[in-house]
Amino acid sequence: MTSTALTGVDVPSGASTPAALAASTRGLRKTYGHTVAVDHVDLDVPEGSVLGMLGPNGSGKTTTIRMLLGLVRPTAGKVELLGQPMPDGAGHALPDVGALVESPGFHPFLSGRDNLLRMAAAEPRLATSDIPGAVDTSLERVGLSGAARRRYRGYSLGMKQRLGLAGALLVPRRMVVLDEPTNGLDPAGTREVRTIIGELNASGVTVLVSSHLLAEVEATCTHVAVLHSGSVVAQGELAELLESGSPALMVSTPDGPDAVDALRQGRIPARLTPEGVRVDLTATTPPDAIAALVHAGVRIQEARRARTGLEDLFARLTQQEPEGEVGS
Ligand SMILES: Nc1ncnc2c1ncn2[C@@H]1O[C@H](COP(=O)(O)OP(=O)(O)OP(=O)(O)O)[C@@H](O)[C@H]1O
Repeated sequence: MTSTALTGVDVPSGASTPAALAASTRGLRKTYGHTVAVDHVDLDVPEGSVLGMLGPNGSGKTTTIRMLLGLVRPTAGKVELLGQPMPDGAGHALPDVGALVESPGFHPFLSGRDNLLRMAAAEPRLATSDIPGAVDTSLERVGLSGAARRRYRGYSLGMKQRLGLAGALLVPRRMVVLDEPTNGLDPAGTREVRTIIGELNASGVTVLVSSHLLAEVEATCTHVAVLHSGSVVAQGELAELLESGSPALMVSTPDGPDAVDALRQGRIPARLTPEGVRVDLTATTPPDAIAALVHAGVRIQEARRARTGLEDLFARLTQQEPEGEVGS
C-alpha cells in the first residue's frame, strides 16, 4: 500500500501496488467569496479502509465531505466516488453510500422511526415491504429502539446523531461517510459507534469518518488524512504515519544543558526542547543514553518515548488552535 507524506512528517513510500480507491479528489478547491474553504486537496480513500479525516475547526473537513457526496459543487478540481465523477454521477454512486452529515433534514414533529420510514422510502434499493424491517433493524443497531417513537424535536444531540447514523445504515452499503459521528455522544455511545465502524470494516465496507480526536482515530481507523487550512498536510496508513519520524527519548531533567553536553560527548545526538531533552535513538538505546546521563551526574526526573510522526504533527497543528484541540 502506498502512503503519502506531504508536509510535516516523513513517511517512506511503499513499493507495493497502489490500492483501488473507493473515493478520491484531485486539485479540489472550494471558495466562498474570499474564503478559501478547501484548496488543492488530493485525497485518496482506499477501498476497504477506514479513513479518519482530522483537522482543526474550519480546516475544510465538512466542505470536502460535502463535495465528495455531491452536495456542494467544487470551484475547481475533480471528485470521484465509487468510480463515478461527482456531482454528475451522484445518481449512480449515492445508492451505495450511506452518509451522516450535518443537518440530515429530519422533521422535528415526526418520531425518529417515522423520520427513518420517510428516509427509507427514498432508498432505491429497498422494496416497500422491506422498509419497516430495515428501519427497525437500523434503530436497534444504533441503540435507539427505546426512543424510536418519540418526537425528533425532543431528542438530545446524541440521539439525533444515532438517528442520522441509523439512516446511513438502512441498507447494506459499499461506503459509509460519517461527519463527526461521535459529536454529542457519551462514552458508551462513542464505543458503540466504534463497534459499528469496526463491523462495517470487517464486512468490507469503506468508511470515511471525520473526528476531532487522534485517540479516536487511532482506535478505529486504518488510514488518516490530516487537514489544515483547507489543505491535506499528511495522509497515509495510520500505522506508518504514527511510526514515521526518528525514534526518540524525552528526558525531563533540571540539568538540561549539562545533559545535552554529556550526550553529545558520547556522540549521541540530543537537543533541548520545551518538553525536555530530546535524545535521538537512531544510533543508541534508552538504557545506554540514560547510563551516559547518570555517569555525567545528570539528575533525571522522567524518561519516556517521545511522540513521533502523526502524533507530533497533530500536536503541532492543534497547539495553534485556541481551544487546544482540533475542532468538530
Ligand atoms: N456555506 C458556506 N459559506 C461560507 N463559508 C463557508 C461555508 N461553508 C464553509 N465555509 C468556510 O469554509 C471553511 C471550512 O469550513 P468547514 O466547515 O469545511 O471546516 P471543518 O473542518 O468541517 O470545520 P468544523 O470542524 O468547525 O466543522 C471555514 O472557514 C468556513 O467558515
